Amino acid sequence: MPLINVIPGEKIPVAPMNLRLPVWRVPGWLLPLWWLARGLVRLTILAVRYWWLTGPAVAALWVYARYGRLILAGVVLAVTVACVAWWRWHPASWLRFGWYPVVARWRRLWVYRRRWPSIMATCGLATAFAGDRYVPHLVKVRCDRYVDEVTVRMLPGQLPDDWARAAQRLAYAFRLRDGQARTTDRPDRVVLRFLRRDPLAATVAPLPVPDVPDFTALVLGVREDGAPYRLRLTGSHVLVAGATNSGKGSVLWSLIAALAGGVRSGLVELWVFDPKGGMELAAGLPLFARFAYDDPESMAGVLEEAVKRMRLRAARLRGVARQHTPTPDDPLIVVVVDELASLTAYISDRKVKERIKDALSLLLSQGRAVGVRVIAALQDPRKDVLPFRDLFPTRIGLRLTEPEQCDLVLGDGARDRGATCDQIPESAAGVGYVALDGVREPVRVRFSYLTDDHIRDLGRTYRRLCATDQEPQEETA
Ligand SMILES: Nc1ncnc2c1ncn2[C@@H]1O[C@H](COP(=O)(O)OP(=O)(O)OP(=O)(O)O)[C@@H](O)[C@H]1O
Repeated sequence: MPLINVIPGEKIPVAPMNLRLPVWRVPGWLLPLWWLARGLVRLTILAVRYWWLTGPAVAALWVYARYGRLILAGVVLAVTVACVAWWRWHPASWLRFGWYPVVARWRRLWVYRRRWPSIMATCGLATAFAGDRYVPHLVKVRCDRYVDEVTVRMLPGQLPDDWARAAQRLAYAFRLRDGQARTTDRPDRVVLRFLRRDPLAATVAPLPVPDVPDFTALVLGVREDGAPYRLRLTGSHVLVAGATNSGKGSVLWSLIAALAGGVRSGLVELWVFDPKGGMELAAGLPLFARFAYDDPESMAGVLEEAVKRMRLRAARLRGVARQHTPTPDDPLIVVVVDELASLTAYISDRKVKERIKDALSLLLSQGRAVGVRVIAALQDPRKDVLPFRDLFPTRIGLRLTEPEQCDLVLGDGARDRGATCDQIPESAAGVGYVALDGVREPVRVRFSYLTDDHIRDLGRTYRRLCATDQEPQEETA
């Protein structure tokens, strides 16, 4: 029954020439003829499949035969000049419709097609059935400046997760840097994204500060595809985890800078906790409504004050609105904590520790609807110092020291889906993966980097100006 038990993949013949005992007696002279005919058919199929190579080659041969080599050189020159003119006139359309499609076809043939069956087999993505071997079908390749996107039709029995687990191995097999697998809207397909060049290699300069922050899309850096990375703060708390010098400070400062316009107009109040003695964040003092550092007891007090504000607001909004809308009279309260573990784990006074934990849990579990957001940075993402992870809908993993930490921070299976935070090099400070609740694949991002001068400048330009303003309070012992 030939239409049943058909595997929709590419069938690999067991041997290139599969000679079976002839049923009829075939005269010997007919065999070469048969091979010749079969070879011709295969050549024709190849010529049609690779028309973009054979077409110009045949046209060039025809011009050469008909008009000679001078005319051929003239035609080649004219085509080259036309391409250069297109590129100079409109580079974006030239790259999109002219250059990248050619690169994609070439890479499909030379990089992927050539070694496809062997790499699929060695990476464990081929299968065997009824004595035949099958490899997944390579559907198409798309290229841009940095990335190759390879669309593949999976074999029956495969899941996108199988491809996500193999993506890194595939990338190295094709001699590329980094690989990720993404689902598509078709359940039989998966898209592999291989990095040719790192678009995030260069430091991202401070971004323009909007006068009115868009809380649904705060621009904090650049994504791998070159687009700006926009963080949705509406309805979300943000957790940032990273080893020492991984650039946690640059994430916090990028966020503070994106909110600075709102600080000046009174739309945003920053309540900042710097338990490491105020070294990291003190430079932005003029922007902060509260600044607490060093002494755990005073930090517990400020956190409890935030809880009180949250409760009063919740009581006021009950029955009036389901979501808080920030105004200068009723601003968005953004609680920024550098080194969360210093508040939740490393405090020796158990009573104060419990007070801090209780206040943080309340802010995290009840603050979202009433306009209180928590942005917390963390160096050591072990479970015992991270009891609140699931209360942070947005999680950012910068460079981490161990593979297991990727899943601890970003959620189970994040590393398999491509968030290889442990492989971010030390030279790439400020590069990380962002996991969003409800979004399957993590996004790789480089956050903007603000120097001390930029931060001082930010403080001078966007210091709090609203009528109810008081000088920032320093909470000390
Ligand atoms: N986004 C960035 N782009 C380029 N370089 C960066 C970026 N962020 C940080 N760096 C570099 O890395 C260094 C350490 O950054 P940062 O202090 O923000 O790290 P951290 O994770 O907060 O460190 P710690 O855990 O010690 O507080 C900076 O001095 C800077 O040179």
